[in-house]
Amino acid sequence: MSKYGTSLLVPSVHELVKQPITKVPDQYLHPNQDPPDISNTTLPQVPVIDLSKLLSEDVTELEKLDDACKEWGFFQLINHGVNPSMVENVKRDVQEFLNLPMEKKKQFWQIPDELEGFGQLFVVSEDQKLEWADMFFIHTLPINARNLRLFPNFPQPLRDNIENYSSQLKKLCLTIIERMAMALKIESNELLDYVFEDVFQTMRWTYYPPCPQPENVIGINPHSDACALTILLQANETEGLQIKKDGNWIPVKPLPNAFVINVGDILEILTNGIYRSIEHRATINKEKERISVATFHRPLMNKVIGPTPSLVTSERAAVFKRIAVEDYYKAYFSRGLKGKSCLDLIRVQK
Ligand SMILES: O=C(O)CCC(=O)C(=O)O
Ligand SMILES: [Fe+2]
Repeated sequence: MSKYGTSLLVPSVHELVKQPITKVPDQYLHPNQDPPDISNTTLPQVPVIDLSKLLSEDVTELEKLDDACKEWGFFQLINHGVNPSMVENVKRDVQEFLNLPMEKKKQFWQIPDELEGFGQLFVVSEDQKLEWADMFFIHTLPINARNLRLFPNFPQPLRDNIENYSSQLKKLCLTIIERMAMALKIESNELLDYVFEDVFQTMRWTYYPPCPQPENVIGINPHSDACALTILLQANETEGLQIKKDGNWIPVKPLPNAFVINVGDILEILTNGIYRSIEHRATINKEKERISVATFHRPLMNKVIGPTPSLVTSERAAVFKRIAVEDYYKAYFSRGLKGKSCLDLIRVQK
């Protein structure tokens, strides 16, 4: 397995909030954040796409998908076909895992130079401001990419449920990408076979503790995802995800039994900038914890990606240069999370 990044080890925020705190430690203070847009009560909401309609070749729904990927880079997916009781089990088991006593969690903590495990990602310097969250990061597919220090040591129900969830989400990801190719009027092979003959899947389970000064901390810094497609499951009731749309931060209100899906940088590259990855962030609640389960899908590291030929035309020149997935990830993980700036590194200068 190639190594594509490291992150400095940091203490647990979950442990920090076990003692009552009135003042946030300096290292977690992020003053001067853009507040969300609350000026307008009729804020547009992330589009809702019905997968069962897409699968029955509903043309209007396909246009909605196309529009969502162009204008929003985000949508909620309903009637997605993933077994609801299995999803409930994943929510329950992940919550339990993130709430294990520290003594147990230590066994799953990051070790130097490894991204997988409990901790934070994108910590690239000792004096950098930290996020108000503990996350657990793990490679889930292909099976030979699983970390033998972590995966086999999961409590048994979690291991079985994640195994099942991971394979169902891979299938769902391929179905969505196939429908995106239809919406783009290109051969599905252009996105699927070439890039996705073997998907690399990772998961990030994040525990966002409450904070007495939520406006001065951040759960995840503004970023776009490096991968091709993210499938996000909100594991409890607390909201916190916000996406940047036309310069405003818009809160996403997850629907019950829906997934929040977003386009990542790699899909933006492959579609020659037609489908867009969108900047998003996670905010913190004053009283309530929040838990999310993000599943990322990308091509294998040795693939070279670039705008797919049929989307490069005389009217629309290539917007991005070609790059090996591995080089993109190395750049992404070494820069710290900074909006969409990593894509600019490979943008063709006009
Ligand atoms: O927790 C969330 O809602 C967002 C997580 C996220 O953006 C990520 O893991 O990339
Ligand atoms: Fe993200």
